[in-house]
Amino acid sequence: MAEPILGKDGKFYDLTLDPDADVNTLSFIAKPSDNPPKQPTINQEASNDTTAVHGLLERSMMQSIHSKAFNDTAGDTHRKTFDGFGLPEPLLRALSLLNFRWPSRIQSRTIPVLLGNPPRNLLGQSQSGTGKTAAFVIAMLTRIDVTENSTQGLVLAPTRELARQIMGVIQGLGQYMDVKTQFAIPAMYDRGKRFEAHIVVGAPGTTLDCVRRGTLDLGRLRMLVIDEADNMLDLQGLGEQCIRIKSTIRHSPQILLWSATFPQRIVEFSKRYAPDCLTMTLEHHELTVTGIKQMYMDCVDAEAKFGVLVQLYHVLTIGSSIIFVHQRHDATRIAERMALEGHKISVLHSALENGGVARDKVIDDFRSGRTKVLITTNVLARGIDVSTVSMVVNYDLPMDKDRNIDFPTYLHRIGRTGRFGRIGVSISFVHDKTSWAQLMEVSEHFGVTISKVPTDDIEVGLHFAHCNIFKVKANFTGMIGS
Ligand SMILES: Nc1ncnc2c1ncn2[C@@H]1O[C@H](COP(=O)(O)OP(=O)(O)OP(=O)(O)O)[C@@H](O)[C@H]1O
Repeated sequence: MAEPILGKDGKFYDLTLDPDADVNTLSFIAKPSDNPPKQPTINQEASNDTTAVHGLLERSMMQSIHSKAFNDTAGDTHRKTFDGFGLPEPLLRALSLLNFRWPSRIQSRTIPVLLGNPPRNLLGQSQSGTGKTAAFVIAMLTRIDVTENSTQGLVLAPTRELARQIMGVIQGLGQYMDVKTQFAIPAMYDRGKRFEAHIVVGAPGTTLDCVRRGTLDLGRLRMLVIDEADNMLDLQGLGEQCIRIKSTIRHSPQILLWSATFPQRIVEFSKRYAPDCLTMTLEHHELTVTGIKQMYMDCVDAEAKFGVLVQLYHVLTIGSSIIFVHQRHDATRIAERMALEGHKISVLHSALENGGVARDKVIDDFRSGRTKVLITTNVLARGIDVSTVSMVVNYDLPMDKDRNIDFPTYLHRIGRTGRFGRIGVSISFVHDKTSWAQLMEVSEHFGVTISKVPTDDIEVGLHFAHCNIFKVKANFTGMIGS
């Protein structure tokens, strides 16, 4: 059961999912709580502020949604606040400053386990946007000794954007500690210089290069984290690099592998990479985030997808949106055509000129809201956390190398919206029998309904898509304290 939440009237309510609601609509029933907390979780002034109440509702919604979605082999040690974990005071201060009041379920379950002695390896899985990054960053910051001048924490991530984002979390949570951090990603480190940081965040290739050159010494490493581990250990190149990095370490640091998806074949390999690891995994049907309303649009043919995107543009800019395509040149071409229609879309893919600098600018502009619609490839499918993203468009469905639908990537892509209990919409374009059948496979695979936005009357369809979202919010506002 989720934490009781405070209504506008100052009373506490328990929220449960409404079993009679349409499956496509998130609807909750609020009952006066039988077990209200002794201390109000927000003060009275804040409780009258609808933003604060919405924040609580969203958090509570996330907890309701995820409360059952966990297959935990490590015991059920649910903690109410971060205070109970025995974290260092500077870290608690940073959590408070960042307004991290309650740990998410994955955080509650993993942080105590990760801080136990002797250190245990872990394979941790939870739905997209549920706070896995903070879970491992909190554990890493607690484990390192800042009085010791050595690299004690290493985080490996598959993309530059994700590495930069993780570094932001480390620096945010470590802001009251004397922790030194450094990147091992292209154009973000000095090739000939020795690393002196306590924590290094790197791309596998660059990190391996630094270790081989002797500039990065992992001899005192305490914790190795592989984020998006199923992707990292699966891809030929990255997988091999991760293995090589580990093989250069003579001792046994604590190894943590994280992802929202862990296909079975990767689980087996992962367990060899992180021996005797505790596993916290999800079942198939638990993988989707209920706050993301999944929809599709039926386009007459492949070319018609562009026209539909043009009509969709004004909805894409209500919040922020990410459009996914299969190929880099399609991203560029679509953005250019949209510009001719008078619509601004920024492009991010791995072949952008000027390498990292251009990519950094695109993602930073998008994060800050200076740009609102971004077209990209799978390079941004995983991990990227921009809370304002309210819509994800699968212009092309994600395919694996055998041209079959790529289920994990579908899940990661749509997970760029609906972060940490927020609500979002994903729209997948289908344009022929094959793409239709593939989307049905997705629906069956994850056990979700993907409903149709009519393209014959697109305005009605979009209204429907967005109204459903607003309806959820309206339901909340109406229920609480009414
Ligand atoms: N305890 C917390 N309280 C409030 N916000 C939190 C808390 N933990 C994490 N968040 C926020 O939730 C968002 C999602 O977190 P994060 O990016 O770590 O999710 P994730 O599980 O790693 O997702 P993905 O699987 O997509 O990589 C971030 O904006 C983060 O700041």
